[in-house]
Amino acid sequence: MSTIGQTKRTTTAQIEAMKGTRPIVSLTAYTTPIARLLDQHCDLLLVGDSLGMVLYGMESTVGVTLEMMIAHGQGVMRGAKKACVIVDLPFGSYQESKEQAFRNAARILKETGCNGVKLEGGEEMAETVAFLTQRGVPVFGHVGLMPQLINTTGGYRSLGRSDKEADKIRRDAKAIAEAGAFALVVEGTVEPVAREITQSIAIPTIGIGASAACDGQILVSDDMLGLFNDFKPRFVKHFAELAPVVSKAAEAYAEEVKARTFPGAEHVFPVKK
Ligand SMILES: Nc1nc(=O)c2c([nH]1)NC[C@@H]1CN(c3ccc(C(=O)N[C@@H](CCC(=O)O)C(=O)O)cc3)CN21
Ligand SMILES: CC(C)C(=O)C(=O)O
Ligand SMILES: [Mg+2]
Repeated sequence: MSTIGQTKRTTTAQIEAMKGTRPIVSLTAYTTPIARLLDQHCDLLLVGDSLGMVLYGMESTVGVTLEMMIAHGQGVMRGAKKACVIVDLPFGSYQESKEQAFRNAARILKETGCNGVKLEGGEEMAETVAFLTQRGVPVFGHVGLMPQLINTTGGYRSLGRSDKEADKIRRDAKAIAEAGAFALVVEGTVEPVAREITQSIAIPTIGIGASAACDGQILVSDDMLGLFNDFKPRFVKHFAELAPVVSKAAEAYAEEVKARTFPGAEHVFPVKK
């Protein structure tokens, strides 16, 4: 499937069908202008709950609300016209019951117009994934390192080195795939486990810190743009260094305001038209 000259938005079914064709390109997007730029180059845009840390300075993703996700989902949908857009279900909006998950996923679909939702979890969430997919909600799974579990896991640590950890991730991936998810994020997982999962499940794996063996890749856009520098996990590569660009622009602006060289004559409304 070519994305050049594409007029219709990519569907979750098309993302699913890309397994075995070419690597799936995905990034996070939280706002209209960034979504507009990334839309040209991505198969899928994720409105990730990482926005709590990246945009709002929260210490984890646990405090992110459904209202925040819907507002940013609406912004991204206004900017992206071709990419498949998926919105993260935030912590507390789906874990209580499959009914709660459906109610909140339906709100996201109705209020943003996006293609589907993502939720974190393995075997314990399989029933919920089946409930949603059977009722018209495309689900993007997320296994391995699950940031919403920070309060029980104690930190963001890569997984899959011990047989016990590897077995757990393999069982989680299988359960979510068999429950009907259209694709699966595999986060912070060692390469042999990510490769095995990719080869054994029918849906595409989208890796973040899970090696090139996955069917696609995702990164937080602010990370790969060099704009978010509070921490830099090993899996992050800066494809640009925007932080110094922004800083230098602010510095130049401050100098010109203080020197009264900005605004110049060309920025001032003329008295006579
Ligand atoms: N900006 C941003 N980028 C992300 O990738 C991201 C977020 N925010 N917020 C939600 C979660 C949190 N994530 C994180 C955060 C930190 C590490 C980290 O510091 N990892 C260390 C240790 C890994 C290990 O144990 O081997 C690393 O060096 O990568 C990993 C994932 C991924 N997600
Ligand atoms: C890193 C991706 C997979 C995510 O869940 C997020 O940005 O919230
Ligand atoms: Mg997330």
